[in-house]
Amino acid sequence: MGVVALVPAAGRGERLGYGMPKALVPVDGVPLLVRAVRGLFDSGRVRHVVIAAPPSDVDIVSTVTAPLAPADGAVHVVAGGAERSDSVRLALTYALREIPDTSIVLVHDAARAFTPPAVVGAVVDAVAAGHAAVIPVLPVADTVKQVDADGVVVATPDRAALRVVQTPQGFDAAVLLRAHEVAHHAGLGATDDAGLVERLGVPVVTVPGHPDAMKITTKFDLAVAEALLVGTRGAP
Ligand SMILES: Nc1ccn([C@@H]2O[C@H](COP(=O)(O)OP(=O)(O)OP(=O)(O)O)[C@@H](O)[C@H]2O)c(=O)n1
Ligand SMILES: C[C@](O)(CO)[C@H](O)COP(=O)(O)O
Repeated sequence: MGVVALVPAAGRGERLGYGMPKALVPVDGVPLLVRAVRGLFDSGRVRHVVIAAPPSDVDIVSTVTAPLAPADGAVHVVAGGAERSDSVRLALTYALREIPDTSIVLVHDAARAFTPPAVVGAVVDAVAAGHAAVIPVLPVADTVKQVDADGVVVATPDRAALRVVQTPQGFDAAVLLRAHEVAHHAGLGATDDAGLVERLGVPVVTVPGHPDAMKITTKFDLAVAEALLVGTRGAP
């Protein structure tokens, strides 16, 4: 059972506004991407990681992440694409071509840098148990409204049936490839890989996520991540 993690990390981080690709933004001196890749390897379930890097940063990303791999694995770096789905497709194509026995594929945002390794393990276990698509989720804490184009409320969904979606998302490799191929040929982009698999009619199952797997999108999120780190090691 070959588990390969794809890490889309080629985003510009415009909402964060740090002046560099978000994956390279340091938290306590360690880039988000390094933290995300370390978490994947720390799960003990991943041997190979394929990073889709900002095209101009492939060399620096390779240098910084190569030492993170275990002795029996490796970090591979490819140039990412214009949209997240392009980056995932490029990394997936590379993995299936270059890494033997790739049967289970995880897709994990570099921006979810603090995901506990136990969440990675739970996703891998569920795919290995026979589920073709697995996503970590959290319950919704707030009331959610559906609104029309004018912002007028049209419905109040039952939040007991709603979940917030995280990564890593885990897939049977052949199913994920088919989902991306179909979407690409149809000209469909999507930021959520499980959404592409849903379009194939393949069931997507859930496992518990974790609050620490939050996606760092804004300055507020970065401040929360920094506070989390201080909480982990104790305030000075
Ligand atoms: N063309 C892209 C766009 C996004 N991503 C990656 O997809 C993940 C989720 O994207 P998001 O958090 O929205 O990151 P950005 O696209 O960088 O954010 P922004 O929209 O603020 O620029 C990130 O790890 C990001 O690097 C990617 O690999 N390739
Ligand atoms: C995959 C994802 O992280 C699940 O929550 C999310 O869909 C990424 O979306 P974004 O628009 O690229 O932030």
